[in-house]
Parts: sequence; C-alpha cells; structure tokens
Amino acid sequence: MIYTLTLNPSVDYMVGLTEVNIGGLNRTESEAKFPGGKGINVSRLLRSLGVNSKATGFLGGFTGIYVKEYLEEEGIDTAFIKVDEDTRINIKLKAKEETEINGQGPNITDEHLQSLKGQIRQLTNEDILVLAGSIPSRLPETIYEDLVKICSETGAAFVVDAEGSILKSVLPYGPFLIKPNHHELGQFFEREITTSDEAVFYGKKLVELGAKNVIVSLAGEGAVFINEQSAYISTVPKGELKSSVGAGDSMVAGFLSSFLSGKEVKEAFRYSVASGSATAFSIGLGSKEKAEELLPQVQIREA
Ligand SMILES: Nc1ncnc2c1ncn2[C@@H]1O[C@H](COP(=O)(O)OP(=O)(O)OP(=O)(O)O)[C@@H](O)[C@H]1O
Ligand SMILES: O=P(O)(O)OC[C@@]1(O)O[C@H](CO)[C@@H](O)[C@@H]1O
Repeated sequence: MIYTLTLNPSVDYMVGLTEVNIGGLNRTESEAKFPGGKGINVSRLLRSLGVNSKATGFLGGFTGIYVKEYLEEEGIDTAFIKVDEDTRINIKLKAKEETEINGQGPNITDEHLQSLKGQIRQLTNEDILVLAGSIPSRLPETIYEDLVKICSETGAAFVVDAEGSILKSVLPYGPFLIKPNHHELGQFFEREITTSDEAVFYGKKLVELGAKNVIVSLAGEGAVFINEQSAYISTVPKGELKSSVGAGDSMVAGFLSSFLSGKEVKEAFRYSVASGSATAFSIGLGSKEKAEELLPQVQIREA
C-alpha cells in the first residue's frame, strides 16, 4: 500500500487575475479551491491514475473537514490525526506570473506527533511512504529523519519530496525516490543549475549519497532521471501553462503508478513527465486522460 504523509496540508485557494494591483482592491477573474499539500496531491493524482493510497498527516478545523471530505468523496482512504486549530489556506495567485502565499498551519502537540509515529510504525516492507512538503514550524526539524528511520527499521520503502537540509538528512537511509526541482538541487550544492546536463551531473551525486532513483524537474525546460544504472534526459510537452501548483507532486505520482505496474524506470520517468505537464496545463491537478494524451510528446534520450 502507498501511504502519503502531509504534515501541513492546506486548502489551496487559486485565483486568476490579469494584473495584480498591490495596495489596491483586486477582484478575481477566476477562482477555485482544492485540497492541497504535497502528499495530498500525490494521493489525488494516484487516485486519478487508478492507484489506491492512504493519506495521513494533521488536519483541523473547518478547513480540515473540507480536505478530509473532499478526499473521501474522491475515493481516497484517509487516516489524518485531528488537531485543534484550522488547517491553513494557501493562496495561489496566477497573473502574468505565479505568486504563492502559504500559511503557517495549526499547532501540533507532542501527543499528535506520537500518534503519527505510531501509525508509521505499523507500515511493513510491502508499503511505501511518500513524505512530501514542508515541516510546520512547531514540529522538530528532524521529523523526516525520525520517520524514515522508523521506515528503515520496519522495511517500508519511502519517497521524499522536500528541500535542503531535510533532503540531506534522509539520503543516508536510501530513499526509493527523491524529486528536487533544479532550484532545490542548486541550493543543495550551493550553485546555480540551469541545464539538463548540470542537473544530471549533480543528480548523480545524490545517487552517490544514497538515493535509489532521482528525478530533477526543470519546469518547462525538461526533466532528468538518474539511478545507479542509467541517466536520462526528457523533453516536456508543449502547452499552455495554467498553474504549476502540484506539477512536481504529479511527477511523483506518475512515476510510482507506472513503476508499480511493472514498467521499466525509463517508461516510468516518461509517465512521470507527462503527469507533471498534465497538471501544469490544468487548473488543479491533471488527469490520467490528459497525461496519456501528452505521453507521445515526451521524448527521452540517454544522458
Ligand atoms: N511550462 C511548462 N511546460 C510544460 N510542462 C511543465 C511546465 N512547467 C512545469 N511542467 C511540468 O511539470 C513538471 C514539474 O515542474 P517543476 O519543475 O515546476 O516542479 P516543481 O517546482 O516541483 O513543481 P511544484 O512545486 O510547483 O509542484 C515538469 O517536469 C514538467 O513535466
Ligand atoms: O508549504 P509547503 O508544504 O512547502 O507546500 C505546500 C504547497 O504549496 O505545495 C503544494 C504544491 O506542490 C500545494 O498544494 C500546497 O499549497
């Protein structure tokens, strides 16, 4: 079973405007809301790709009820731990450029944290845990490391989509998959990464540091895949960017769904890129139909 963990879920409030008038009154031209948070996006796209998963993390208040009910209506199993304060609302503004304002999220007590650890201890070597997204400020910065340590004891595989020091802390435990974007990869190695070749070079270093499979996304410029045996560079399909929110999470879902259905990593990578672009070309997440429509446009070559 795939489990997704979102420590700080959200309601994503997506607003479309031609122009933003800072300091003035703005009225939206389009708006939509969705359950958000990186692990939750992975669960939602997996569902759309026909793969079951169970979503966990912390939810609270009226926004928490909205997220839980939305997921359950989509047929996603949930095991969230209830907290007292409201789940955050994240604002995603799409004008000429994309601007995001992410909330801080609710308070999480030690008791909540112990409940979560108890859940993770139940996973077995037949399970995969996807840990994705930022760590709420009230939780210890070592939380990802603490949880993947539990996974390495129980034999559960794990996937991590997180930045900087979090990523560094989990690499020695051998994540099955990590998916930094090129900015995050650059921050990790303290340099600017702009080309696929540079992404392959530094992605290989993440494999040396312990990751089993690495996908580096470069937004509209492509993506790369590296593991011990192979390195690939991919093009991305052409289309109108509607909102990139969740595009990276969709790559994780696309890779897992294809790989777990028995496909080779090269094909799973291709499906991952098509899934990412399906979301980039949608308001909200993409769909299986959209991903499969884009698949023929994804060209992969050896690096
Ligand atoms: N302009 C674009 N055109 C085509 N595909 C895109 C575009 N932007 C993003 N994508 C698709 O989405 C994938 C992920 O993009 P990106 O590198 O922005 O990830 P990310 O920064 O992790 O995303 P996010 O954090 O917003 O979920 C890309 O590999 C590509 O497949
Ligand atoms: O604040 P975090 O946890 O880093 O990111 C949260 C978030 O921006 O990531 C998702 C897109 O990847 C959104 O659904 C959500 O609002």
